[in-house]
Amino acid sequence: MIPFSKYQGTGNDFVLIDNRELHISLTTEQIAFMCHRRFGIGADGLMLLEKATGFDFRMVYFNSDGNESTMCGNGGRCITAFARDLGIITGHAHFIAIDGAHEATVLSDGDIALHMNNVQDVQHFADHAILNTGSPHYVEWVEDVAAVDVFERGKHIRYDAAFAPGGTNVNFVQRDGTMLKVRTYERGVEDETYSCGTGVTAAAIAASGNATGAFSTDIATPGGKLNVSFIKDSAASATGVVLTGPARHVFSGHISLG
Ligand SMILES: N[C@H](CCC[C@H](N)C(=O)O)C(=O)O
Repeated sequence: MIPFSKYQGTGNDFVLIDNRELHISLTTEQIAFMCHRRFGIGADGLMLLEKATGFDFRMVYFNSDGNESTMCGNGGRCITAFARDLGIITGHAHFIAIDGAHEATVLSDGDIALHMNNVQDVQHFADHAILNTGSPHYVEWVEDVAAVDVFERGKHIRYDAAFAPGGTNVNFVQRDGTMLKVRTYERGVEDETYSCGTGVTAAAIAASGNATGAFSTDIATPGGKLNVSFIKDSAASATGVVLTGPARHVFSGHISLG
């Protein structure tokens, strides 16, 4: 039996395993089973929290298809909450993930502010933008995000030859005053998720267009509200990128993989 905890950040949900002493390695099939919403625990992804010299912990992220993937923003907040609940940290985490080192702060209201890596090479086009915020994102501007067939249109772009072989996550973004409304088709989940942390980060940076300076953008997702703040040094680059939002423990338990 393997102990796990379930966390969610604006409805993007994850299985978390404290692997510091367990030292388990899971197969693609085992991870996909644990994430399965009928036969398993049910989640968009799974994370292993591991020891890492010079850091509070290492974050190893897998999508629900069972494959290891790139940075997960909602997951970064959730693993920070997990580390707090395990007593590894109190108010601040310094951890290592696939895209490098991250800092995270537990705020007084329980939300978590996650420092994302700097973003370069933002590509702006008439109806979309392409950028990498720790994971690859396609950001499309739409008039009414509620009317978008996110599954069909997202799948079509995600598998477009232009993004082969790795594919991309796909975000549909509606400007609503100073806010953004975002819905996301996630690579490796192969469906719409309730929110995507690296996705809303991409949407906020893309929405700043060619402007430079300091930005703080509120984003509404089907799973709740997030904030992304950053400094644009040029049309194509951002630093000081911080994704702030909730990270909630849902339940803990044990699962048999036998
Ligand atoms: N599905 C993404 C990784 C997780 C991203 C998302 N859950 C987030 O919060 O950033 C990918 O394979 O690129």
